[in-house]
Amino acid sequence: MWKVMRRVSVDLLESSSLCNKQVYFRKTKMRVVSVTQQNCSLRNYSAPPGDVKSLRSVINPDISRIRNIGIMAHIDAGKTTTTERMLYYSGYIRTLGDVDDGDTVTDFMVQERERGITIQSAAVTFDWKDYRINLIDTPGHVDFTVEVERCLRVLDGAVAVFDASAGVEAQTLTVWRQADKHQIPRICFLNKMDKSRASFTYAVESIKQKLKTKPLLLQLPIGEAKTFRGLVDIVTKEKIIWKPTSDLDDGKNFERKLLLEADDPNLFQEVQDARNTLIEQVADLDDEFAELVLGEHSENFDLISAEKLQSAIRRVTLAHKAVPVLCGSALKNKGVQPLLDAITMYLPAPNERSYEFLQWYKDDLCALAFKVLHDKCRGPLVFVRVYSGSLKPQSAVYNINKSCTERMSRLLLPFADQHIEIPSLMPGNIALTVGLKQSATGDTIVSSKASAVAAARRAGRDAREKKRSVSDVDSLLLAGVEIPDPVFFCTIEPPSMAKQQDLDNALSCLQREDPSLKVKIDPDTGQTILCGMGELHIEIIHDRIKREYGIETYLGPLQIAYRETILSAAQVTDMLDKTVGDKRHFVTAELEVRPRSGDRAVTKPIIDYAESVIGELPKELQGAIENGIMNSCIQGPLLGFPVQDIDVTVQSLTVHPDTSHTMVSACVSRCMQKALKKAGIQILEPVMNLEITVSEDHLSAALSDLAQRRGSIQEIQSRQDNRVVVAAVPLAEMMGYSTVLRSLTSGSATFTLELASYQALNSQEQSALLQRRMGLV
Ligand SMILES: Nc1nc2c(ncn2[C@@H]2O[C@H](COP(=O)(O)OP(=O)(O)OP(=O)(O)O)[C@@H](O)[C@H]2O)c(=O)[nH]1
Repeated sequence: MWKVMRRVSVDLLESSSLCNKQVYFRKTKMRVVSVTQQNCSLRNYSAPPGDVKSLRSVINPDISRIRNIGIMAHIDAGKTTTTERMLYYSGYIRTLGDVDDGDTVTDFMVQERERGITIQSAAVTFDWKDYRINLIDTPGHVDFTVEVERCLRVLDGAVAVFDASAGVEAQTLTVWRQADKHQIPRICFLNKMDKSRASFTYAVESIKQKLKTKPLLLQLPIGEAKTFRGLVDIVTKEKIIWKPTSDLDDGKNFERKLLLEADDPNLFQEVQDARNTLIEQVADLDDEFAELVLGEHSENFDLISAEKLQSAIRRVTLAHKAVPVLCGSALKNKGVQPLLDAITMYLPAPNERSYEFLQWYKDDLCALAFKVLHDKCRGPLVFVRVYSGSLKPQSAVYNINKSCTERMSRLLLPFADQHIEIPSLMPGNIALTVGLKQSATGDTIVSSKASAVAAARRAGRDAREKKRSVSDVDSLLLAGVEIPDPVFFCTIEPPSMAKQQDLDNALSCLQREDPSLKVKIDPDTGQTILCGMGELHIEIIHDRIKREYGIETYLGPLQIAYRETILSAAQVTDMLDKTVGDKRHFVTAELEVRPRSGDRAVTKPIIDYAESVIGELPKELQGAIENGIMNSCIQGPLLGFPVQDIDVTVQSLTVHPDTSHTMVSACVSRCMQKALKKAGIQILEPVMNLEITVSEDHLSAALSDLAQRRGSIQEIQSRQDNRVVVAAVPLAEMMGYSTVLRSLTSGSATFTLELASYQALNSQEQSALLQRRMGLV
């Protein structure tokens, strides 16, 4: 059945203009995979929790034994395959799933299984050698970066997976930066060591150069590419060789024994040198270890015990001074068990991370809602991480962001698409809650309003002592997720007017799950507009509406989300004089707008007031003025795109005492529109960073195509036998690029796109765009 479904989807995709290179790439592989009936019958996703081997997960473990870990990487590096092996070796699944067969545990959405890509992050809980691991498999595709970001916030550590034949790729850099932002200690796993161009040395070098970090080599591979068969653990000097049993090569059977000089003198010397280098590196970064090395063991590093070295590696990893590097091949079932050991050994427990806000809550509940799933039967399921106190089913909690009390009915432990009911959730742990109707991604949840007030008081006192100006509420909120603005939009129509309400409901559920999806109504046509992070993002939403909500919708052509800005300064006065009933509403406003320059785009107008105005301005009136200014910037005067990079000064304002705030907003808004028009509008277009990995044979074809797309090539790098072209290209020129690149390079090239900046169109391009939008060409 999978085979049939997949073939149908392949055909659909091939005829779709929204196709994405990566989708094609994986589809081609899907074709050659033979999906047997056996695969379908072996995995049963709708099975009751009996499929879950261990129920130890029901008990709350000691906090020092919890690891909240994310798996992150460039698309296709092997995150899902690695996660699947972890689940298998930990005993949570009895058969190995395969991304190419569409039957992995964490890629459980239909679209993920069909396409072989991760779309939603999946939280899985399992135990490994007395440690509880809450693991989140995150998407690698750039369209789902927000999904990665919101998960990173609740992680204590991460495994960065690399394709050992490619080293650091474009999206690796993005997720690495995200992890830096959240100060998450990491381990690197060089996967795909079995691939023909795999190179341990190359991959390590690229980590050093591109990620500007200090890799600590904890393993050396035995063999590379086809000959890859095991590892040497440099810390313990043990050789680990995987041995298939006669009927099964699932990687469970491996031998770990001390490497002796007699076994392999060359390898022995290599390991000896690598261990000495590791010891020197760690001693340079950790004073306690340096003392040990320089003192009693300075003559003979062999005497330094594995335990002492491991503790020191742990300290430098937690202090972000260096990153342990391991290697293996998830697909060939090698290297994953030592990776699991390294996760428990080198990544932090929740209580080893420092969070300033915890002191304000004392032992009271403080939790963060970090992801919402919409379950048709149970309603919204909210993933939460508890930082302090505990959560219990059938209890009321207070949402600080929404200022409301909500009742939680049940607590569930997530096991991909299966859930196990639990009686409580303790600090450091992650679970799903049922019953929270208001809470959304990024909300802070505490036990009661009184507890929030008490914590705010403590936070305020602390801020005063440290002479910081933080508002009480802001300091209590755990940082929100930054959602970048969408770059694509299109209209979406239900099959009939009768289905409009169903479509609205479906979209509001999907929006709660996915904050990067924006939905708005076109003020002129009344049509519903979908705004997304990329072609694939919109395609997936369209598909989900059909499959999960049973609504066959029609998408309009995909359009680019441009921006508008002003060319010069302008000053305008406007007046509103209206009598409604027996009240006269009278306002005069004078506004000045100026273009703002700077490296970073500022999407909201920066507002200030002339001294004569600000002196006696009540707070509510100020709110009404700013509302009016903001509203007119949401839809610019030329094409209705948001206006960015402007400064606004309210030069003067007269308001009759009876005037309502709505009338003030209306007058200011109209005045603002006039000012923007007078200042002259410039359209800005999204320009993307494009990275194409292409073989030497197809390089010139790819380059000449780029030249026709207004692309500017910034760099051409070598990556093993391939070339990597780094370029900046306007998004408008990239429609259907996957299809073109595929035919130019016989399907051998891959590419990634990421928003870089918004740049001004020249006057010719701008007038051509205006004509197109007005339907004149
Ligand atoms: N040769 C080889 N292929 C691998 C290995 N691990 C994964 N793959 C293959 O690489 C492709 C991508 O694997 P995934 O596990 O889906 O990668 P991912 O990083 O989860 O992908 P996204 O979630 O879509 O970003 C699949 O075809 C896997 O079979 C490996 O160790 N060796």
